[in-house]
Amino acid sequence: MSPPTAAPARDRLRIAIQKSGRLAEPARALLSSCGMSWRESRDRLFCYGETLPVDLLLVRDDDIPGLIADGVCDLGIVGRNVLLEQDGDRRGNGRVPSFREWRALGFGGCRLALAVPESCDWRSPSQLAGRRIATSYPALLSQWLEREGIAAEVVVLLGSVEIAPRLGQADAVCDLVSSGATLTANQLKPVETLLESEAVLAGPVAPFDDVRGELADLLLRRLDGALRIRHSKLLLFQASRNVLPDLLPLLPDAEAPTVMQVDGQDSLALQALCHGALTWQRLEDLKRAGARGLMVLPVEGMLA
Ligand SMILES: Nc1ncnc2c1ncn2[C@@H]1O[C@H](COP(=O)(O)OP(=O)(O)OP(=O)(O)O)[C@@H](O)[C@H]1O
Ligand SMILES: O=P(O)(O)OC[C@H]1O[C@H](OP(=O)(O)OP(=O)(O)O)[C@H](O)[C@@H]1O
Ligand SMILES: [Mg+2]
Repeated sequence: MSPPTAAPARDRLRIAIQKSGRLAEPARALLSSCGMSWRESRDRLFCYGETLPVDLLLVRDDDIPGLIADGVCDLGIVGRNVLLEQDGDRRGNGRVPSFREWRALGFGGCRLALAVPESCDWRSPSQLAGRRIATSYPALLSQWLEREGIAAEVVVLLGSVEIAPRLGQADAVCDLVSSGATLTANQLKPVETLLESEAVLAGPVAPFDDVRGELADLLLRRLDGALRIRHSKLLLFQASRNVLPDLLPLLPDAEAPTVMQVDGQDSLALQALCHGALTWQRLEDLKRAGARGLMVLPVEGMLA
């Protein structure tokens, strides 16, 4: 066999995202909002970046940490639950950490929870000693059991974990929960939260030492801007100077408003970037406190 060839120099950034599933669309939408567009390959597995030298690889979410560890992809968007499970698994096998969370992305929220049958009189984790717990997250569960000082048997299942107690395969389960509907449908109740999860941008532990570093910095700057304004709105209104002390407390989530004088001494035009929800109720409260001509505008982009 010929000696292994040196990895070719990379002048494009490659990001792995989920091909289909819960994180696929929001991940793509977030990257699009950072000014990227792509040309898709015929097999829909690779997307060539057109506006920036940033390509996408469309894969199963479970493969994303490994692709980063092997240097096949530079970055990835994956649930924190998957990233930390694989990190725990690798550490357990004596391997050095090769990927980490770079940014929390604010979607794909869920939690990894321990659940027991509804009939169980739950008082403390010590009740799990000597019991069997079914999970698809053996590394995270084992870490938690170790922290709690509990010796329990971990039964690994790749799916349909919640059915295990009814089949007599386990006494408890440890799985992802978001609405809680799956637990309820299986007569289970959540009793402990092991991890709060959401989609994250994952990358290598060490920074890039070539042109990919500049591309990654550019991406992070745009991501931070996009995440900051995700729920933000620009609020415009007019008010008399004397009602300002009543109005400003109604805008606790606003950055320092811009205040402009419109006529004479009294009438002001205000502009405030609000990061919380601008509900009808809030607008009505502002109007009652003296705001006039209230207008809410979407924010398309922001660069600090
Ligand atoms: N209710 C939920 N159940 C499971 N995962 C959720 C939920 N809500 C959010 N997530 C997040 O979405 C991620 C992807 O979930 P999905 O069900 O699409 O994965 P999958 O079936 O393993 O997909 P793939 O085919 O890529 O392997 C999860 O790892 C988790 O971070
Ligand atoms: O709290 P809930 O809103 O009910 O969501 C939790 C369920 O969703 C996920 O399963 P999924 O639907 O992805 O099926 P799978 O595990 O069989 O892939 C997860 O494994 C739980 O079973
Ligand atoms: Mg998967």
